Amino acid sequence: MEQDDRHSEGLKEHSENTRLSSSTSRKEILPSFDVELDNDSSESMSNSDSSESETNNSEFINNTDSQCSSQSLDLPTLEEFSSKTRIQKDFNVLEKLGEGGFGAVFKCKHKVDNNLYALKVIPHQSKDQELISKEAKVFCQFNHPNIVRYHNSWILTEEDSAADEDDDKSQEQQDDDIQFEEQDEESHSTDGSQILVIQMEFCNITLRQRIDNADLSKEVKSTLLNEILEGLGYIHSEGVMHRDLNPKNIFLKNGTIKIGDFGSARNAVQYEDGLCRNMNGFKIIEDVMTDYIGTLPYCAPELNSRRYDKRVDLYSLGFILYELIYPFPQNTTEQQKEPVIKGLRQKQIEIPEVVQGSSRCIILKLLDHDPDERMTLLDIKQYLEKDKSNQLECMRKTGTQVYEAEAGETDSEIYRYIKEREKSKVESVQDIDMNSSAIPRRKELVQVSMGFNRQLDYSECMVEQYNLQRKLMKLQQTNIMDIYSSLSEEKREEMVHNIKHQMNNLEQQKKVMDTLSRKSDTRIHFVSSISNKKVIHENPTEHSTIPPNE
Ligand SMILES: Nc1ncnc2c1ncn2[C@@H]1O[C@H](COP(=O)(O)OP(=O)(O)OP(=O)(O)O)[C@@H](O)[C@H]1O
Repeated sequence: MEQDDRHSEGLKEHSENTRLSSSTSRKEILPSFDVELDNDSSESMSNSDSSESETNNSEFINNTDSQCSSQSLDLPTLEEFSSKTRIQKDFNVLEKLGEGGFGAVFKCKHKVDNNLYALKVIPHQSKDQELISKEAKVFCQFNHPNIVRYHNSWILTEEDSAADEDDDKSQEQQDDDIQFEEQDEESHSTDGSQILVIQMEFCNITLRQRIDNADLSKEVKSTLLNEILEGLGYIHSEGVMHRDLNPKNIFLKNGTIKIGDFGSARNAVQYEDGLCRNMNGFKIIEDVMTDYIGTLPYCAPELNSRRYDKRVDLYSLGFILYELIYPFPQNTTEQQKEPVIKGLRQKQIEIPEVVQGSSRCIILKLLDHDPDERMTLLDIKQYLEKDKSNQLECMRKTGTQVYEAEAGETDSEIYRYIKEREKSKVESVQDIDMNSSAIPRRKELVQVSMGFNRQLDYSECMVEQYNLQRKLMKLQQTNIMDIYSSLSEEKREEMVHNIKHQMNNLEQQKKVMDTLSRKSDTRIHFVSSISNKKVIHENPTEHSTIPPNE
């Protein structure tokens, strides 16, 4: 219910969306853009000169408040759509989710399987079946967890409706026939209009709503990004470019990313000669390349020229990534956003200082005006992987930062900490509990923190364990009383248990550490022993020796 409300909220926002659509329908849909585009369209649309693109970009930015209007489309209302016999037969139409540049979407419940579906209704004032069903044709070829699931599509023709209506009318209703048919003629006028219905998976929320309404953790952001990369990688691998990738066309269902809205998507494979051809590799799909399409500010600058390819989606991804990682604070006005967006769309990108690290590098590379300079999806994945392993390497080199950061904490707290940091890698205690003792031991924790289940060789483990042990003991020596007294009863219990546990292993550890300490000429200190919840600081001297195991 809450999700539905949020959806409706999103729909309100949606009407403020600024969208550029195909050249053929642009006039009907976006009259406000015609002035801008007509001024320079004939030249700039055929010219890929980057300075020109830049000029146009600035103009687009100035027009980000322009509103999209779908008034010229003959879109059915909730009542009209639910009264279609063909729809009634299978669905309960629950809600009109919204209208876009090309059609309307209804939330429906299937009468047989009881599942929720989104039915997209795309009217067309044309008899060109090919044109009408382009979206469905692209959409139906996909099968991926991060793509909105396509289920079915069909065309409602005037004849279908009329026939359906005839079938359904009872004798008593016949008197009203004239009025009913007149109404139908009004909504589906005489020029051969048809309605394509696409039945697809219903998603609860858009990425736009998710970014705007929730303070997302680093882990969630990273998961969302990975899923977007997966979904987009799949679309491209199918030889399709989306061309209108933006947070309103990316949905979430039960927390999983689903890329949707393939109304602008086209088959396009870039060949070595740089030209885009259809899937068979024969015909240059010029109609595709001349379409001007996309949503500001996500559309790539080269969309303003006649030559572009799937890398336009990477530009959009750059913007999405920026918003995902550095969302505008909730009450930011459009006016406040404008200079930031404008800066990001410049040829010499102006990126806010707050954007740092790997995300800065990726965003800058994706927003590059030269598609050849843009990172590919593979580049991004490899970069992120490398970044991660660099961090791990750094962690290892500096002597297990995990422990240092949480110095003095109990094992289970360290374990929680590691789990928090590396949620995506460590699923459960079992994942790190390599000796199946049901207790996350230091050796195992070290392994997890350093290599995520990579089995370290034994001596490596021992050295790490020794280092940690030394650190811990040093800490115990100086802080144990403070730490102990600051803990809750429950935590003290845990601490006692952990130290006892360590002591139980001490005999075995002693041997290793003795060997190692002889090597490094370092002596190991043992300073505290604990019994009956009491910390007794037995020998606070610097050079105490390890007592035998209790
Ligand atoms: N599979 C879906 N599940 C839930 N809601 C959806 C789904 N597909 C679309 N919607 C919602 O339906 C509304 C209309 O979508 P539609 O795709 O027709 O237009 P749009 O994306 O708003 O605009 P345009 O397609 O012109 O960019 C949007 O609010 C969208 O969030």
